[in-house]
Amino acid sequence: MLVSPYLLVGGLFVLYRLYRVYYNLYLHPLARIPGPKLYAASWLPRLWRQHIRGSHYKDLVKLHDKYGIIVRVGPDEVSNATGTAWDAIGGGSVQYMRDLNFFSVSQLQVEGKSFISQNKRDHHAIRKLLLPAFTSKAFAHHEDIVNEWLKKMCDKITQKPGEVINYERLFTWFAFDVMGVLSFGEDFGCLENDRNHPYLHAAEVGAPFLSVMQCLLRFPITRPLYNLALMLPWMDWWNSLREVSDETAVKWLQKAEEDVLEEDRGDIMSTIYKGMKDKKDPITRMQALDVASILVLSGSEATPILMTAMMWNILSVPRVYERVKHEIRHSGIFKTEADITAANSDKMKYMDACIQESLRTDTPFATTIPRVVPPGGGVIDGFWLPGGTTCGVPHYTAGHWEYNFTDPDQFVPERWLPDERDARYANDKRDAFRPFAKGSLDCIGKRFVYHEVRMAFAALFWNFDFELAPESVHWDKGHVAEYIQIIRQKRALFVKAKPRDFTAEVKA
Ligand code: HEM
Repeated sequence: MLVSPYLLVGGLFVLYRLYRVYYNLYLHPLARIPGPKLYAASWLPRLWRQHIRGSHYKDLVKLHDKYGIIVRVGPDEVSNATGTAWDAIGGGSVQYMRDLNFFSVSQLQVEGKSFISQNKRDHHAIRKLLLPAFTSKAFAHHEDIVNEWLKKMCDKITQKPGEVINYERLFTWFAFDVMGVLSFGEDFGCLENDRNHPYLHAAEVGAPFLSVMQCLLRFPITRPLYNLALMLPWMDWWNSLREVSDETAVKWLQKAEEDVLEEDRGDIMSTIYKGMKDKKDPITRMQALDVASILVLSGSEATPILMTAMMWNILSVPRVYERVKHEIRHSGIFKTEADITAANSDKMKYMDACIQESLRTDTPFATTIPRVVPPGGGVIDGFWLPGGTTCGVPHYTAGHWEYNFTDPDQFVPERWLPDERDARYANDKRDAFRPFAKGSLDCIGKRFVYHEVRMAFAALFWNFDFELAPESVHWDKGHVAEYIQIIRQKRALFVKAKPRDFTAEVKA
């Protein structure tokens, strides 16, 4: 009897898959790493939990609780959750570069000088070029811009005394407009016009599909579908993201080439342009556009997520709200509103603790931003991992695992303040939580984020008294709040503000 060739091929494929499952479970070099058998056998269960159910970030806390400091979460992937893991991944002598399976969907180029280059020298070249734009000194130069947009945000609130306003939109528009001016010297006009810029709209509609695209890229068999998927109508949004940032950057470059820009504008594109004009080792136009694309996306996503969560956290805990108001209004750091400068804002220790604790409770990147063990292998927390293993510390897990933090679900800014923390928080493993990563691939914008958020909250709490609107009292609960594939979804936060009563304070 002749066997149908289809049946034969199908049978061989099934046999091969069964062998792969057996190999993954018992013969793979990661077979010794503890973890659920289902995750070790195949990528599918974990991709299902992460990209379809949106619950992998929470599963990881339970998995680390059960298996310890390292967990095998895929045939070739481990999850880490300690400060020492950060040291190995980000601070060791060997560089763990980014996992391209994760970043290929970003439309950034991989070859040559790029933030996602696998070549350490190429990555370093682009980082070195941009560093001067992100020092504290550079921020001092930029604080007028932040102040101008803060004023616009405060004016918006003043125009609607006692009315319920969606602060998530306000913060998104503020951060995005500021990023536009800092990067390109161009106001995107969201706060001014009370509406989304097309880029923001594209990012918000397109981003949820990113996760699906990452699944397609994960397997050789589904990889060809990626380019087909990019052609689907709903991917237009995602594709247009890159077009909008490219357009803005090209416009800037055109002006620079026609010599119609003012000298020393101090925007980040000026720094990039210097790199393009470097005589010895210039960056290409494509590389410059890549950087511009990263900047716009970074400015529009994580910072407003942090600011919204921080507002909710502060307003939800009366003790914290009073402390924040006291530090801003009565501690002597600011005597008048004009004192709200970057340098003075740096002195707010309690505010910094609120930022750090909000990053911990509501970290914008909830899952791992994965790295790859370099060729030759590496050791993390005493476990040898073969080269090519995907690894990393998931931000949410690092901050919510009880092994690292006592009362992980409670908002306790004092745990970050050595002089004020209760003894129960003394043994928190604070170095396990690195919301901006660690080492030479860490967030280049982190100083900028701290400065911007400190100044924004100082200005807001200097000028207004706030109250959560009833519909946002349980803002932290519900499907949208708890469904996270990679980065938290932005969600509306409704708050009422009334202007601060200076006269009553003087009388009191
Ligand atoms: C709350 C806000 C933010 C958070 C939580 C955040 C977090 C991070 C993290 C975790 C990484 C490291 C990724 C990795 O491990 O591979 C990163 C990288 C990066 N971030 Fe941020 N970020 C924020 C805001 C910003 C802003 C405002 C900018 C730009 C102004 C920015 C620009 C970048 C860039 C360019 C990189 C790549 C750095 C490199 O590869 O050398 N980020 N960010």
